[in-house]
Amino acid sequence: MQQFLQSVYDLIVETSTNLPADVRRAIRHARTLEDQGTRAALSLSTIAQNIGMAEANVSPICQDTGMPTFIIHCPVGADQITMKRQIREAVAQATKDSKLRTNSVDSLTGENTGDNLGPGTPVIHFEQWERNDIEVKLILKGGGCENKNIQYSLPAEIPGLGKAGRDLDGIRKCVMHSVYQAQGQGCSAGVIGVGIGGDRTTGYELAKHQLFRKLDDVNPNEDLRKLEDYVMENANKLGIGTMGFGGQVTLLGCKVGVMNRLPASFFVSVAYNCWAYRRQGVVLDAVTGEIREWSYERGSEVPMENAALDQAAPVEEAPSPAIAAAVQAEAPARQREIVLQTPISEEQIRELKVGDVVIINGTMHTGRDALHKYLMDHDAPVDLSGAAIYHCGPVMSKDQAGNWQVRAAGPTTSIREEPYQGDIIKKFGIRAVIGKGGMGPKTLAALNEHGGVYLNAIGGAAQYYARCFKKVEGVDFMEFGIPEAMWHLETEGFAAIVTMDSHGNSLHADVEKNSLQKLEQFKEPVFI
Ligand SMILES: O=C(O)C[C@H](O)C(=O)O
Ligand code: SF4
Repeated sequence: MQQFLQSVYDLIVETSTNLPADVRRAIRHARTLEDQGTRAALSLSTIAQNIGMAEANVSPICQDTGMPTFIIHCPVGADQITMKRQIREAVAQATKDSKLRTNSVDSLTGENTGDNLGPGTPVIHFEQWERNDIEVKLILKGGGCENKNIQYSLPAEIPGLGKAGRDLDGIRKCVMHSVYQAQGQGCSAGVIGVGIGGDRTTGYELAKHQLFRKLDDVNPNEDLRKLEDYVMENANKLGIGTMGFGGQVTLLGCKVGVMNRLPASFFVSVAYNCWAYRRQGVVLDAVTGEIREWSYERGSEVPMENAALDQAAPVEEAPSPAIAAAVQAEAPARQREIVLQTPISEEQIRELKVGDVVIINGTMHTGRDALHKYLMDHDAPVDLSGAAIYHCGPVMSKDQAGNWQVRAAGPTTSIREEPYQGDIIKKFGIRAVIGKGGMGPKTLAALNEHGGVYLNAIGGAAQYYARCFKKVEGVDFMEFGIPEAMWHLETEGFAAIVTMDSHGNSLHADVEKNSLQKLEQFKEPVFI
């Protein structure tokens, strides 16, 4: 088993940096379904470009490299203790090499262990089998989409869909609702794994295990096959679309499994995975530990370029005109591209409307959960008047000269900062909040009152955005850990779309309202 550690390391790198072929095909297909020029088409083209960049740079597709979860099948007698130790070593090494973000945080103190090792991380499951080789499968599922997992207990009253009983039709309602409630916050278009039955724990586990299925497989259980097909067809009519911008494609896959339950319980558990659907596996020689084959067709076989579609968005060169063209086609009357240099004035902000594209140059500051909580009752270490604050927990490392470099830096889900954001905007005079998934009424009111704007960046596009950060000007609060620290970044050409403006408009509120209306058309029984 000399090669075991190296093989697991290679698996981690592949999973984090190279999206498998079945997922790439689903995203390619999604691109053909969206009308060119819409925000959804533009987002998918950015996503496609990001996938290509991650592969070429051998760098994380998304900065949130998730909870490393390993499922190992091995022959009777295989040394599980050594395998476990080597998996942990491989995780620590991959973290050191910036292939994984430092993602293991003490739940009580908030301290980051810095190497992805700690109580409960990584997750390692062993299972024996009768074959004489070893299979190691890995999924890297990020926190934003994990937060959109949901568990239903039937019977229930489902918002928009009414009564859901303990039958296939009740299950159908839960699954449709699960897609609706995620909106764009789990970086749609997503893939859902559904677990029917079990207890609360095994139900979720079953749901997550469904995410190891191939996107193009066919469920051998006829009822479940029908349910999967139904959900794929109809959830895509909810109009949530990529990143919750509206559009034809909300779901890339739906996989349902079933297990027995207790007479008193009936759980339907849903594991929501973002488009950055990172799972891969290797079959190893049980004697040497060498990789014999990959469990999923590798991404390199399916390039992400699409000549016809890329033409409409020549992002390689200059993302901004492409975005501008895209928005123009959707809302010709309002299309504008505005370049802003930080610090930004109130006048400049008041000019902006939902749908505008903003290109930010100048200094940008990252800040997420720990910083927002801190700023509520402390001063900021730098002047934030007119500032742009970026909800982002980047992957950072030092180059040979000892300077910090941004390795991956997409947005995080902004709604977590809803309790703080409005107060912080007003207290410090912030003008632009950048993140993904949108924010709520309190923030919208503060944007209106103070003169601020919310900009939605494309979730998961961590390589795409990393290249906009030309230099690290400084960092505060390293004690919060790398993702939570406040990074001051010299920025050039950071493009994002205004989805909440200073006049009370919110694209997120509109899409949520419209999709609830659309959900209501699925109230009538289908499986009886
Ligand atoms: O933690 C992050 O960087 C992002 C997170 O996965 C999210 O989707 O909000
Ligand atoms: S930021 Fe989006 S793409 Fe990345 S892990 Fe979170 S949900 Fe997934």
